[in-house]
Amino acid sequence: MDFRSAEAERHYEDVVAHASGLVVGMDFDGTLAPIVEDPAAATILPGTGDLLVDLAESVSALAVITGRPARQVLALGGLEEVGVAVGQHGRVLHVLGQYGNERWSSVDRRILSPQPPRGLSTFESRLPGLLRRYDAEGAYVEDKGLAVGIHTRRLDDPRGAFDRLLDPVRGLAEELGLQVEPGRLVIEVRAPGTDKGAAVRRLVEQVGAQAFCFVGDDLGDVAAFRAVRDLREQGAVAGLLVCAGSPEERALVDLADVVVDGPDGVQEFLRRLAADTGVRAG
Ligand SMILES: O=P(O)(O)OC[C@H]1O[C@H](O[C@H]2O[C@H](CO)[C@@H](O)[C@H](O)[C@H]2O)[C@H](O)[C@@H](O)[C@@H]1O
Repeated sequence: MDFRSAEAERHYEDVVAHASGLVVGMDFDGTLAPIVEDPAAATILPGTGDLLVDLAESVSALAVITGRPARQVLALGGLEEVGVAVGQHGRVLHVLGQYGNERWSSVDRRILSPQPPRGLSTFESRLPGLLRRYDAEGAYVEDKGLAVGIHTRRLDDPRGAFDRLLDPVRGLAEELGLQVEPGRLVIEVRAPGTDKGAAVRRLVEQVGAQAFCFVGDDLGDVAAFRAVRDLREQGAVAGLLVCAGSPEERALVDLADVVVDGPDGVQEFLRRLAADTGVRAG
């Protein structure tokens, strides 16, 4: 666990000092779940669910804030069960799916989701032709209901295919009023108007958070990092930014207070946070 500066250590102490008003927000893929080739085969790292339940005892709330559909992340993370156990501590687990477009909580236990954006079905019908033109026919297309993910991880040259596709996919998406969200060898096309930063801000307001710790690994988490950093600079919350580092993605490293080694390092961080906030609560 690498604290990037003495100031970062002070931010950690500050969120621990505000444990009773602390919300811990976490990304899923690459943070709670190791990256695998097949998106449908991702699962939360064994042991992480129990750590979340332990941590819930001494903080205000937990949130999984993800690009995944809420229903899918509930299943892949075993999060319904985690939510029940978190509820037994009198705390709440929030799941904000599709970059904040979908909401679930362990209190009301139903998913609130908008209609798919206009333009998405036209995008999907024109996508096979675009993939053929840019020599990426074998890309895996993930239909997320409100969005589409174009995955290049399983192609022969994943990074090359990603780079070839990014501009033309963005061009078509923008023509149809949609937004592009680049990720780890995936280009997502979704509704504009929200991102993980907006999701963090809404949650801070909704639960009256005094502190917010966000743990993420990827480009889609930059907006959440910026939201927490800005709220901290305004004095609205104590804040801590934790990067689940990987050789594949470095976008968050320079923004982070703490860098850990992927989902294993996230477990180590959550264990330490549970211990330090538990001491304070006890
Ligand atoms: O916001 P996140 O929880 O990080 O979700 C972002 C996207 O993650 C998924 O794709 C990534 O993980 C896959 C499984 O490990 C991997 O195969 C892929 O290369 C990664 O980009 C997911 O499939 C997307 O729907 C999420 O939006």
